[in-house]
Amino acid sequence: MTMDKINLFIENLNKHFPQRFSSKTALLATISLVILYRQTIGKLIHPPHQLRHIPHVNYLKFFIMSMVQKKPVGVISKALTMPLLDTSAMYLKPERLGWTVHVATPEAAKQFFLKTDIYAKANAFTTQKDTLFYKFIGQKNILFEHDKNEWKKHRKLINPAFHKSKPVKLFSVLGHKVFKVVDDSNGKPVDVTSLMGRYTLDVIGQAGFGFDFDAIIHKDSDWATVYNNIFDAVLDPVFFFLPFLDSRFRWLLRDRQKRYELVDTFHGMLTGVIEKKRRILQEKYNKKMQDNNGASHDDEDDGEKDLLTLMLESEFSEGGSILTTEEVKNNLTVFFLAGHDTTANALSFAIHALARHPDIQQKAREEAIQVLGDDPHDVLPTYEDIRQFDYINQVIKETMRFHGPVTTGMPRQTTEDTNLVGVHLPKGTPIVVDIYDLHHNPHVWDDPETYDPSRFAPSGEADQKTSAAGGRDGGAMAWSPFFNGQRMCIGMQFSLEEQRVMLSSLLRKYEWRLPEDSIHKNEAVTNNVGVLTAKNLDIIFKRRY
Ligand code: HEM
Repeated sequence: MTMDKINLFIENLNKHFPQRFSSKTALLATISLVILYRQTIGKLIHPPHQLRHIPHVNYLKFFIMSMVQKKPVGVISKALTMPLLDTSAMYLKPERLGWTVHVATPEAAKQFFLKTDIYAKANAFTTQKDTLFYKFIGQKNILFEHDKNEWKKHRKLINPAFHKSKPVKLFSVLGHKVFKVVDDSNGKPVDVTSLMGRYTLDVIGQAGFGFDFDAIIHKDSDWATVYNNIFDAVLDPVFFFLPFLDSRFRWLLRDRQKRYELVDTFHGMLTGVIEKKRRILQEKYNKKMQDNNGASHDDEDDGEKDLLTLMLESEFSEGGSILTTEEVKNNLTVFFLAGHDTTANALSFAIHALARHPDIQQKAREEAIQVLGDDPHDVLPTYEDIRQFDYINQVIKETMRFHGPVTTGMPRQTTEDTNLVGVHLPKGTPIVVDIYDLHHNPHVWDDPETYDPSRFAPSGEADQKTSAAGGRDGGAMAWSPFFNGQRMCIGMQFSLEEQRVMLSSLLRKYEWRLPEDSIHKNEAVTNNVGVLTAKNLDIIFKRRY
């Protein structure tokens, strides 16, 4: 506000309230208003001074497009953020922690991924202790842990479990339940977002801790309903962005209170399973030690054991309890949050892309048939089978470039003043890698809005970009749907194998297309908060045998 405007404002005040206010009072009132504006709305819509050298999105346009019009991520990106990347490797956008740096080039992403001491996980969620999110996930777990030594403890125990886990048989067996649902549709549209969500929920229940949610066939099964009610409430954007509603106003919100009770029910079930498994494994371990000094091994294939069993066995071989039951429970909950919806949407987007590109669908089908055979009955793809896929892997990778389910990951905060590819960032700056923009940045990818799996063919665009000879610095980071570096997704192989099994099985058994009136006909219509999702993605399947 300029001095002229302030003077004019004071004159007007004097005209309207000549006896009540002196000029001095009016001036004080005005200054107070300016300060109030700066502290509230101004703070909200303008980035802080120390970050103003970084281009930023227009707050009001962003607010209207994302919150009022609920435009898909891709539309917001094209309109507001891509233009900023013409001149910069990063930009500012408002997030839960306030104005946040969004990194969108491989060079800058590389620094972010590798310098974890400088770009450290923010202590963002665990400070709001009374939120549903916090209650569900708990403080001590591998995903949210910001203390490096604590995180290492979790990762050390969980890493070997994911390394051994290869439940390809389980993926296939549950895939046959998906076939049943598709067959029962008799050519009517099937909501694949829902179906893939139920598939990956059953997978993570069984592969995580040997629990059957029975969600594929019975979408309203008791435990699927409990879980889905919690999941929807935990990620509800209103409570996500306004966490004080949970902590201060829950007493007014009966439905919210019920969701808190459901979390107790779910946690009770998980704790019961963990304690029972610990007991059984302890007895087995003791017996083994007694029988033959631990020389025997059990007959069960490690790859098909659930993650909980593998984690607890690891503890025994390390000589005792490493994580408390509470910590193990928190990590199992994280596997749900991080592994269920993400893989479900990766699969749904692949099915959508193949429906929009019948030629690519056919080429992928030919590979599935070549590896799995074309006999007119269902088969169970094996680990050896899925290792042979080449084109199907390209489809999966391109889908995850085009529609990576995780669009930014969790926020980090700089732990010291630093310089990121020539841009000064003061200590405490909130920062994320914007995976969506990195994957759609025309300065990184050729014609990024074209869906083309052959980018990932040997010596294709992706290989060239990452090659030591011609590639740019950080080229390997250009494709980062699972992030990179130390805190890269621990479930990446698990998810890729799950996707290979499901896609190849579907390709071998069905041809599919979008209904004529599909809202997703020209492009997938997605949300703009949380895991990237295309709601109500109906697909019409036709059996091949
Ligand atoms: C398409 C599927 C998936 C995608 C796109 C994905 C993506 C990611 C990303 C981007 C991160 C890094 C988050 C951050 O640090 O900000 C991450 C971390 C993680 N993911 Fe995944 N994920 C997927 C599947 C899975 C699955 C299936 C599981 C487990 C069953 C899983 C478990 C985890 C865990 C535990 C972490 C934390 C790792 C750590 O901080 O050490 N994810 N994931």
